[in-house]
Amino acid sequence: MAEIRLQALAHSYSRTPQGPQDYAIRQMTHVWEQGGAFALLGPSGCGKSTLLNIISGLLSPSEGKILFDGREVNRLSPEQRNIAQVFQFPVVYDTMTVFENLAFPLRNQGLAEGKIRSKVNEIADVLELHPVLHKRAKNLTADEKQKVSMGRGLVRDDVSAILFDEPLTVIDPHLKWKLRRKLKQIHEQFNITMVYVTHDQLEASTFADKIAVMYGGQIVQFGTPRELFEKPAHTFVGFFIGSPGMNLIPVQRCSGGVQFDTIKVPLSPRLQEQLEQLPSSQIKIGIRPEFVHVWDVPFEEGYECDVLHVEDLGTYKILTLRLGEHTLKARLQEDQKVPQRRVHISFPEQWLKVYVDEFLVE
Ligand SMILES: Nc1ncnc2c1ncn2[C@@H]1O[C@H](COP(=O)(O)OP(=O)(O)OP(=O)(O)O)[C@@H](O)[C@H]1O
Repeated sequence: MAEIRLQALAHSYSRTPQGPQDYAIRQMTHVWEQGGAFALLGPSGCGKSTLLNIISGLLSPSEGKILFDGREVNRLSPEQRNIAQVFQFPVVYDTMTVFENLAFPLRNQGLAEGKIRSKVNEIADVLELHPVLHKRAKNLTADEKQKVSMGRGLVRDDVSAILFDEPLTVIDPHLKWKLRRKLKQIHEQFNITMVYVTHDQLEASTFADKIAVMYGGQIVQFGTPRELFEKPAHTFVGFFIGSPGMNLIPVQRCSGGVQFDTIKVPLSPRLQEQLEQLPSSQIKIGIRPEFVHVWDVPFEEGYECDVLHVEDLGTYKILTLRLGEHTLKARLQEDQKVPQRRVHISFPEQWLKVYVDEFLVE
């Protein structure tokens, strides 16, 4: 088990990168603490697999260092790094039984048969593989095969970390939830550093204690699911996490705050002061639909909007509103009256975020 530190790490697939656009991984320094359950979450093409392959040793980074427990491992192979990797598609030896598949890494290490049997039984127990333990792997279902792939990583006591690259892609939707819970349980039981790559926010937040959100080759935020929801550090996190995502509106500075169209949004003196110190004119305000206050009567400091659409999602409703020239979403509480045509909203100061060049102004 290890702490994994990426130090000034960057990677370009081009031999002669001309600028940041040529980097799949832009320079980053990041630490995955020992024993944590982490997710690496981001859209297709943001660099997740590249980063995972650099950690495992399948790919050598063009710049920077990878340290396991403080020791540089840049030149070590995946075997020497002792990393177990579980891929999208199960990797099993079809002609071997499940038992033999699980025993394989231990036999390679030269462990005694008695020890191998007890370790394989322990892992088969956790993964509920006993009913198929003596079946040939080629006769298994896709999810059973994927459990065997996971088991091969878990069976060794000496792994530095287990990396999962979208491991539930081939699993039936109704089994995904069960396997995710299983992985979480395994993490709690074995305390191994685990990094789980996915583009699915639900998968990330049910598995991980902390999520690294990746966008354009950068980790734009590393935090708990709650932190990502309540305090997105980057507009992409606001947009990507939550359903629907954060409302983001481009604004200009004005006295006392910011404005868009003819609508003025006051900001606290502290935020105004910080904004003044930032030269960029790329400013956005962001507020999650859950935090927009909705009223059916006018009130001081409220904004009047047109109701464009009401989407009934059973236990709650999502309103699509027009404010000035912009549309935004608001989530109605279960017990709230559904407004007709016009509505009054406000942005509680605690939940109104300001972004400059897409990054949160704190
Ligand atoms: N072998 C390669 N040669 C050149 N460019 C590559 C190579 N592999 C990936 N890339 C590019 O690097 C960037 C990051 O790709 P990567 O596969 O790491 O992203 P990802 O987030 O894992 O995406 P996905 O979820 O689709 O696998 C993309 O622009 C991709 O086109």
